[in-house]
Amino acid sequence: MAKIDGPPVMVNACTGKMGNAVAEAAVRAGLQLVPFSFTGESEAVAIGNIGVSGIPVELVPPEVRQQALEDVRRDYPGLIIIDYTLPQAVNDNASFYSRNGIPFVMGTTGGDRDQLRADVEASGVYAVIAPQMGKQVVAFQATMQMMADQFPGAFAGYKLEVEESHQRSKVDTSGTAKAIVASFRQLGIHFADNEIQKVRDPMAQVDHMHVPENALQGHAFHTYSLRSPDGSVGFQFQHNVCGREIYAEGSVDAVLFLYQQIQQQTQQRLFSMIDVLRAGAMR
Ligand SMILES: NC(=O)C1=CN([C@@H]2O[C@H](COP(=O)(O)OP(=O)(O)OC[C@H]3O[C@@H](n4cnc5c(N)ncnc54)[C@H](OP(=O)(O)O)[C@@H]3O)[C@@H](O)[C@H]2O)C=CC1
Ligand SMILES: O=C(O)C1=N[C@H](C(=O)O)C[C@H](O)C1
Repeated sequence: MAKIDGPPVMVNACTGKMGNAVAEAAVRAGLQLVPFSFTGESEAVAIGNIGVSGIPVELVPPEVRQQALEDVRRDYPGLIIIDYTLPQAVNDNASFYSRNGIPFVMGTTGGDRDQLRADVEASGVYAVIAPQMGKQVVAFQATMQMMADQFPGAFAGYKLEVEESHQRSKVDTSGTAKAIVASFRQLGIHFADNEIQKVRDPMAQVDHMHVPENALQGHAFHTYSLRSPDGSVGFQFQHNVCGREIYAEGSVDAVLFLYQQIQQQTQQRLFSMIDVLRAGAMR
């Protein structure tokens, strides 16, 4: 694959399902993959390195990440980090990248999102933060946000039910579902994030959500059902994704977008994927 005009990319954590998928997508796109990756407490560290598209990537445990980042920054000037770790790491990792002045794309969900944005904004580092990187799902998310901005309260009194099904290993409630629910609240519906129904049982996923068996290890099936107070009017919105490719490709788009913003030294430094989509920067 020919190299393209883009930054070196460090992916944390290549040991994870999304990290691995996005590192492969970065290599496919012709970006230089930094051969180091932060990881958590995993036993994989004992192995030393893992292969991503034939590239040996050295695993870096948390206790040596500062020194490792300094070495990486020296050897890969202009690098951008992509973070797909876990909700318990998201705030600390973002603060760490910000403190070190390294621009980043944060795909990891959960944690304290207001704190996350406030910390990054205060640091002045360039970043894209989004719970959803898939182009078409981002377009749906943006559409719901525009409807809410244009017609606040239009669904007042309606009842909402939200079901989201993901692979059993997913620890948190979908960040995408929470973002969509925020628009429904603006549309007048009383609904708390903890009312979102998480489906993690494979039997229910196949029987009730109609997830193909070969997607049990990687899927995101979301259904939002609305009903009017007297039950006479119903709406249903659904987005069903099998696999992880659309998020991996979207993450590469986010990196290339951020690279452009850095080169142009834009005043705005913190972006969402809706900003990336609006800029026409998603392939
Ligand atoms: N924005 C988007 O479009 C999408 C977002 N996601 C989000 O991405 C995140 C990851 O999902 P997924 O890949 O399925 O999860 P996985 O459990 O497969 O991977 C998570 C990885 O994070 C590593 N990790 C944990 N703590 C740290 C830390 N402190 N520093 C560095 N690495 C760490 C783990 O390594 P170890 O085992 O060593 O702890 C593990 O390899 C989730 O928040 C998910 O919601 C997923 C898909 C799309
Ligand atoms: O963990 C996942 O898999 C996904 N997480 C994101 C979320 O929490 O919304 C995006 C997508 O649903 C896949």
